[in-house]
Amino acid sequence: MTNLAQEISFMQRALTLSHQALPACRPNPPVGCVLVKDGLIVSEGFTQAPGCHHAEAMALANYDQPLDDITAYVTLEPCSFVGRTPSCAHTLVEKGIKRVVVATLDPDPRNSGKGIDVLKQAGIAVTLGLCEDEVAAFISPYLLPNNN
Ligand SMILES: Nc1c(N[C@@H]2O[C@H](COP(=O)(O)O)[C@@H](O)[C@H]2O)[nH]c(=O)[nH]c1=O
Repeated sequence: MTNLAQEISFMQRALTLSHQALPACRPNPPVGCVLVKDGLIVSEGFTQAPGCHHAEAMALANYDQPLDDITAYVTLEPCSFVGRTPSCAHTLVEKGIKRVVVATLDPDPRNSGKGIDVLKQAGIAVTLGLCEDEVAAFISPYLLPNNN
């Protein structure tokens, strides 16, 4: 069982990873993600250059085991739409992830809660708002519609 202190440490690791996304990820926001199994981080990712992996996609690319016992901690709501890259929310659903913990919503009008809805409608457990203030303090300047 994962306790709150562990959950916070996983999100803080995702936040630390997200710093590595800059500056190559621009104009995309810098996002970090860790995959956790049985209380241990088994894979990590952060946003790559435009057209390349989002944070979740990088973490998934580095982990080839089933996801039915995996919790993903991601600093930004997974994207619900196909942009330059596939939808992370739909990919997490298709791969059968058990649970997704998100720090903050993505105000991009193409997303804006839809990523959370995609996960929930697929029956995936979603927790929103873990470490939100800390993550928002870093990522907010890079989020649409503020960054265009
Ligand atoms: N960087 C990032 C997200 N960024 C979201 O994706 C949008 C860009 O999509 P695309 O054109 O496909 O690269 C960007 O405006 C923002 O809404 N989403 C995520 O799930 N994970 C990530 O690591």
